[in-house]
Amino acid sequence: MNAQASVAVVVVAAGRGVRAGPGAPKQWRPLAGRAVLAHTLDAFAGHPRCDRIVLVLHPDDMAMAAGYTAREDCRMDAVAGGPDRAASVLNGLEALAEVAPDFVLIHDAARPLVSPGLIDGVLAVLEKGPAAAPALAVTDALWTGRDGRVTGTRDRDGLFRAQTPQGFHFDAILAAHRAHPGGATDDVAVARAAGLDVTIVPGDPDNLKITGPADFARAERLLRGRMGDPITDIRLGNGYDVHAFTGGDHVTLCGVSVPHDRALLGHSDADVGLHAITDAIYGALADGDIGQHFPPSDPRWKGAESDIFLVHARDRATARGFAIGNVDVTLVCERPKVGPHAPQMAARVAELLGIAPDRVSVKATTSERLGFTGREEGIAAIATATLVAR
Ligand SMILES: Nc1ccn([C@@H]2O[C@H](COP(=O)(O)OP(=O)(O)OP(=O)(O)O)[C@@H](O)[C@H]2O)c(=O)n1
Ligand SMILES: C[C@](O)(CO)[C@H](O)COP(=O)(O)O
Repeated sequence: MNAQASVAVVVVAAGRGVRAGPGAPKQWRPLAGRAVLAHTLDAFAGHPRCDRIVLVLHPDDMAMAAGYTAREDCRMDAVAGGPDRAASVLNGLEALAEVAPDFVLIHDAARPLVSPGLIDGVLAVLEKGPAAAPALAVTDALWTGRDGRVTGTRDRDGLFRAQTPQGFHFDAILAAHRAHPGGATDDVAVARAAGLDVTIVPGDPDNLKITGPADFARAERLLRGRMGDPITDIRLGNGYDVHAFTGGDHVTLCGVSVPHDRALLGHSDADVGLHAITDAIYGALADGDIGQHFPPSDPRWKGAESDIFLVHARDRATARGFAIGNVDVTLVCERPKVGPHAPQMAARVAELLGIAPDRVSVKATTSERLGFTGREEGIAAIATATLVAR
């Protein structure tokens, strides 16, 4: 083949993105202000070697095709996909059968960070051989596990994490897909089943496949960095809570038991400080509030330690790709005196959140004997939390 070989691209975007969680399928969700799919298509349409693109969409999404295919920099056609990735790829290849380009690159719509250099690397190998695909050598230790426990180890030597675009001589991969029984995870598996020799090209760690909910924040950070946009995704939330006094001999504030001549009344342990911090984190995530996640009507939370609410909010932030930047809580009461216990409270909150103690501030104020806190009818707490995309 010479340098003028024609190149077509099949972008598969017909999946439903179940692992990405509720909402629109991942290729349609926003990333740095545009759909994931728009970034992916731009990467190929803007590459000087790509002559045409076939976009494979779910049959239910075909009405959206026009918004993406009508462009001047590259010819693009849309076709409907099949029930699994391999079936979608085959539909894309069949749409190119008449054109029969020399090379075809097959790429996941869910990998919007594919770089021109990676495309170049795959194409360079296709000048010499029938198939090339990017991959990263496994560098972490590998374990097997069950029920949260390690059950064994595996040798990582010779193992790779496969990426796309996977590139092929078009006639060879079309024949291979037509002959394959179906169900292959990727096109390298199809090519190898047909006896094609596949060369490994160095992959790109940034060329992640958006798969779970946390991948959006990571992809957005990488994309914005690449666009020279210094804005980090920082979320700010606030939380406010009040609990009334009742008879008793201690109160629990920010996870610390403080002797007092009253107790706080509540369905759980009535830790007004942890409740406010928990709500601040939910607020930063735009993820409802403590009452939605732990309804007071649910007997499971009767007398519960509020630690579990805070840990739940922390885990929701982590799952969405955010680290907790800092929290600041102010307890409003005349008594008990909070100051002597504040360092211990901050240490406990930091421990529960898994962050450094200097990222947690616990303060207190009186309300100058005004209002319900001034009359010692209860304690109020107000909290702020920041979340930073990782
Ligand atoms: N029937 C299918 C299934 C997947 N894909 C595409 O194949 C790529 C990689 O697949 P994956 O990450 O598994 O996507 P989904 O199938 O959408 O995800 P999930 O398995 O979480 O539902 C995605 O761009 C996806 O749109 C496709 O075109 N047709
Ligand atoms: C093709 C692929 O992107 C290679 O890593 C991947 O196999 C497709 O997605 P899945 O997560 O295996 O369904």
